[in-house]
Amino acid sequence: MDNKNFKSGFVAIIGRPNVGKSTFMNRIIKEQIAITSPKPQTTRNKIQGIFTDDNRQIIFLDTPGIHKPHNDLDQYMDKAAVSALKEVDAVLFMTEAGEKSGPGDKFIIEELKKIKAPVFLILNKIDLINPDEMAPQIDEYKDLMDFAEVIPISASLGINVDDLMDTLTKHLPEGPKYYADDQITDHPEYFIVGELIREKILEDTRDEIPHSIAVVVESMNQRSAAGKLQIEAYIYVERESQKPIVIGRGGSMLKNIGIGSRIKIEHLLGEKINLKLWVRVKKNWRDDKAFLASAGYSMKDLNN
Ligand SMILES: Nc1nc2c(ncn2[C@@H]2O[C@H](COP(=O)(O)OP(=O)(O)OP(=O)(O)O)[C@@H](O)[C@H]2O)c(=O)[nH]1
Repeated sequence: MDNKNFKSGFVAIIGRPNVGKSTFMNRIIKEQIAITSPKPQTTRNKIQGIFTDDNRQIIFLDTPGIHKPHNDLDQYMDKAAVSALKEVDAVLFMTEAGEKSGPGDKFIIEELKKIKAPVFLILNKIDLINPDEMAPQIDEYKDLMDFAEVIPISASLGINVDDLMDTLTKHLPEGPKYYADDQITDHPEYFIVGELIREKILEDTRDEIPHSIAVVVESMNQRSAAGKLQIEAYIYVERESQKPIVIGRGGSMLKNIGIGSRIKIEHLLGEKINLKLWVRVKKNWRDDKAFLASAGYSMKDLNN
């Protein structure tokens, strides 16, 4: 039965790479639906996280951090972020507390000025700074545009996150429940499974490897005789020389990636799995539109 004063709406989370957008989303949704890492540009697609309680349903669009594009994948990521701004009810523009605005922020603010929805300035990671350091930063941002609200938070510690949710709710219209109570994302499970494998690779590798990796889940619908779910995935690298790095000496790196991602996936799915991983070379895949589309980074998806 619909609550008469039920509120609902779509909210985009936008900001430079690494400010903590995915960490915030996972805290709200209380499940890991977006991967996080200390390395910038971890998020590549727009991800919907759905928060529902008795009084409201808020659908969050987590966006890739906007940055200067160097290749087709970068262009896809920027376009995904900007397209998320269309038709939203509010925008959370996330920055790192204590950090000055950079050229990346100015680019985002120019896009934000074009939309009608209220824009919140969110200063994340307040656990890392002295509160006095925030005032000059807030003044600097306020000179760039008008914000409906300015809210300091710590996404990883949960500080002020409930207040942010309550203030956000006040700005949302009364509306329907778009999704079932227990639906937390619109992404298919195989996508999140691929992302969890990629997250484990980001944890274990360095230098150019993290950005050179794409993970494609080939199948996850077979079961072993004992009933265990079989998951098979390809890890794509860009160059022949990267393959031995991901496999490691005697297969040790790939083994660790397998063990670590299996634990994450079992946690997500709530069941035991068998995970098979293969490493493949796909030369310069970040500039290969056909490959990008097959790996889930299709520009066409963003145009509707
Ligand atoms: N100390 C502190 N660290 C945080 C906080 N929120 C996020 N982080 C850390 O900041 C890093 C980046 O977080 P992400 O959530 O991946 O950032 P993102 O904005 O989604 O990054 P992209 O995917 O690159 O756009 C991770 O190491 C997080 O653990 C916070 O409130 N406090």
